[in-house]
Amino acid sequence: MATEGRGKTRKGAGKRPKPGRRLAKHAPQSPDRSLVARQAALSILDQVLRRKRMLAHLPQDPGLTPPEAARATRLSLMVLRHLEPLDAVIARFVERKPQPAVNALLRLGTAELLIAGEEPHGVVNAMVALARTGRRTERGAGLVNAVLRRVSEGGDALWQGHTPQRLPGWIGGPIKKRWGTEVLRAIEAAHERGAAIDITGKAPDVDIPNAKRLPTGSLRLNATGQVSALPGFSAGAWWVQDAAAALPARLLGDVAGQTVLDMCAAPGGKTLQLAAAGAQVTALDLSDTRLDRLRQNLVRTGLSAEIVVSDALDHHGGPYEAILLDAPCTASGTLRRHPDLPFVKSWTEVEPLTRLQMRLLDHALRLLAPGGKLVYCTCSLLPVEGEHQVGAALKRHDDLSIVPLDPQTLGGAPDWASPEGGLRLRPDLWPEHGGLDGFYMACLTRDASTA
Ligand SMILES: C[S@@+](CC[C@H](N)C(=O)[O-])C[C@H]1O[C@@H](n2cnc3c(N)ncnc32)[C@H](O)[C@@H]1O
Repeated sequence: MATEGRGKTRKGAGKRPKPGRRLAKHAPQSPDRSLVARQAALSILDQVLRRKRMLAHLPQDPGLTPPEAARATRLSLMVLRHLEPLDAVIARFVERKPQPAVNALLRLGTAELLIAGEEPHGVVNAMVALARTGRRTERGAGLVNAVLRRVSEGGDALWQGHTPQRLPGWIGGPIKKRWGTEVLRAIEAAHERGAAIDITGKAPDVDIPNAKRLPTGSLRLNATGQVSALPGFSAGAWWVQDAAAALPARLLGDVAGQTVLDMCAAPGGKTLQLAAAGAQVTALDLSDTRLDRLRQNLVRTGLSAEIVVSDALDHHGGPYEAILLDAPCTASGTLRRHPDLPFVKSWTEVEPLTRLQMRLLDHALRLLAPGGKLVYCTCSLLPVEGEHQVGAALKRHDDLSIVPLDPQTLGGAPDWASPEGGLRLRPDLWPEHGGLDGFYMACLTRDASTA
């Protein structure tokens, strides 16, 4: 294992390039727009890895154009999604682990060379130019030049057969315990592949050119680009929602005319589904800021819902004919889209979250009309946030039962069925369609005779 230090190339890696071949010779003068997105990507990586901040919570950099901001995000996510395999390549060419700021340049450059397949000359020049502009990296410019040249010479062979980024133990451990090592590795490989953009239509027959219709009804876009520029967005005909996240609302069945509480509603994809299905929705959430996204989407889609800003545990409305509890969770099912999450969150969050999930589930049952349906779901891969919560709730409440679900009636696959009657979705399942986020969902009902 490489040790911390200023960094030194392995024998040969730092050979002085022949005069005239020095790739960084014509390094552009700062400020240079071609370096701006890369500099911003390095800053995002620093915020995530050192300051433990989620990318989604970082403020927009006002100095970036929208395409530059999009590129910075794309580059930083590419590095985070492959951090360990990138470090393994770099370790072949250095004697000691370089200091963090230099290492960040090497990670970004290696990712651009081996994963994005960028033109080597441009990548090496850019990284060396960036190294020269930084106080902490200035002295590492030669190392950056030498290592990245070696990486570009090594090409695809350096990347073939690499081991995908491993999950941290607090996520990987429970997965291995429940489904075994093979499934754990398959999930890690699915995380590496990333995720397409899925769309839910206000009407079931909504269409977008070049989008694929999934058997569950969602549309899947494999192209990248500005989603809001696609036909139907401004008219409010659809919204972005992972195919897995689009299922819980459907488990409530026909909700037209029913009073439905969306108990942890923001930013509101499921509220929009319920409202589009004709329910009288109360959309409640603790976060007014997150509810703003829902307010905007309601205006855009012309749908309506009553919005309540409150702690769900303090809400005493109802009784409701149906309740959707999309409980706060580790979000460990969304790593395909959020590879920054394992570097920011930790096992310390699991216990408080599972306690809150249990309290929210019990409170939801108090607000549910007898005979009503309650869907409990979390975008988590941890059984303690899914199967275990539902199993424990069934033990705590005599009048509660599970409505067994057949995934095939939803367009899903038989292996989504969980033994207790819920649905367990994992990123490694449904490979023929490109996978889906990790999610757990179950439909519960209270005995109609209990008043
Ligand atoms: C998984 S997200 C919900 C996603 C949402 N259902 C959707 O489809 O867009 C969980 C939400 O729970 C909210 N939350 C957390 N604790 C809460 C509480 N005690 N009461 C109400 N909402 C809470 C968070 O603000 C967050 O918006």
